[in-house]
Amino acid sequence: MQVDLGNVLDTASAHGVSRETLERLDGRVADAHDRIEQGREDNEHGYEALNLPSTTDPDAIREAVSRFDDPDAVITVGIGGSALGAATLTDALDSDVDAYYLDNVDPEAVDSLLDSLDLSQTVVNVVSRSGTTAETLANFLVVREAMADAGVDWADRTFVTTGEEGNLRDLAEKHDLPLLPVPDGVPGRFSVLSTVGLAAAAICGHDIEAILDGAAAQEARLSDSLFDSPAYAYGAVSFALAERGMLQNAMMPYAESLETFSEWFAQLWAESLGKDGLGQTPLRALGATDQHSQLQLYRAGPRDKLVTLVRATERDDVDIPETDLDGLAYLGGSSLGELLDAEFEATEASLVAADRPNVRIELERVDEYSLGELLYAMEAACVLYGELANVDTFVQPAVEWGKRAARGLLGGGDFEEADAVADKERLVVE
Ligand SMILES: O=P(O)(O)OC[C@H]1O[C@](O)(CO)[C@@H](O)[C@@H]1O
Repeated sequence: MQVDLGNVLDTASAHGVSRETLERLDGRVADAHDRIEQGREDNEHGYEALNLPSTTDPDAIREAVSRFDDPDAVITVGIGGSALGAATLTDALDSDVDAYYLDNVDPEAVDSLLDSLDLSQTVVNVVSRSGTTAETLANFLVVREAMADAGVDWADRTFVTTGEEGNLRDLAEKHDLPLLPVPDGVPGRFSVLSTVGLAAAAICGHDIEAILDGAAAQEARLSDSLFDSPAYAYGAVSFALAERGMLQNAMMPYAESLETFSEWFAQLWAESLGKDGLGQTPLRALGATDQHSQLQLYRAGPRDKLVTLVRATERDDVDIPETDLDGLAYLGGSSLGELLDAEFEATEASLVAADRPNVRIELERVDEYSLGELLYAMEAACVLYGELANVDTFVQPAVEWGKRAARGLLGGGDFEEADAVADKERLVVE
């Protein structure tokens, strides 16, 4: 994996940063690295996530899922970091096992999925670090009833990944379900390289050891200089550009297999860095598709965006047949991969031509090792950015207000937030 910062330099883009700026910032990166390493050494909450390449036990994960022999499908019931990491992995990699995610409480979507599956051949993976998340528990109860209605013994087809205590752990212990622990000091958005992200990948037959090896490779690159660590290079440049007004970051992979990765990145970046009025808003984009959509805004809208372009340098390809169609002959004899690469490079150059800074991240190919590299590097980049921005990276207090309001509306307790909902201002136009 490599990170190319060329297009964020002021020699490329008038709104970029100078090498001198990066060299000055490198001193702060060294201090941040020392803080991060101390946090890792002391297994401090959050920093512990950066130890997962060595603390995650792939054998324990395989053991926990070993009873589920050759399922047709696996449904992960979880939300946020309890689903997005696993989804990033299983959506990026081919498998004979279909992986589905119930990470929302849209009744039509839940009903449609459950109706479509043979639940006797489906494994259910219920994931919640807290064990109290309403959406996850509600969906689990619905799935459990659907299995009962289908004559399936749900306890035979279900395993649980959860924290040290809570409703889910109680349920698993009551019904003697396979139980995987969520590592205590790892927030959900940083948990992909733990039981939370890897169990579904293991059920789908993916090489979870290779994922951890790739992550370990990026762990080994963490250093006291952004010029020696792809992860820190990305985190430092994202921070430096945000300080200069680039308060949005469009994550734009040129691979359909990485579309869910952008969603995972959005939670990691937003929930970690959106604190004290600060942060950099992650935008989900996809190349080449969004060249015919959001690129107009990225090139000609407000000068408030960093664009992050990600591609694999190796991929399976598809030839474009020769054609005598007027104006299209130039495509014939080429390939879709060559077209995708040309569009990737053209988009980079078009952004620079409009003085819009952009970073290139290149993986060798979209496989387990490279995914491990990318995921670990983005986590480390996020932790570094949080140190430089001096925010509390590993908490998310702002999400709690809405949870209390929703719970109050459903009669789950007496919460003043629910009263505020009743007092909504109205100006209805029909
Ligand atoms: O794993 P849990 O505890 O169900 O939490 C799910 C998600 O909800 C959040 O806690 C936010 O509400 C995320 O940080 C987390 O990934």
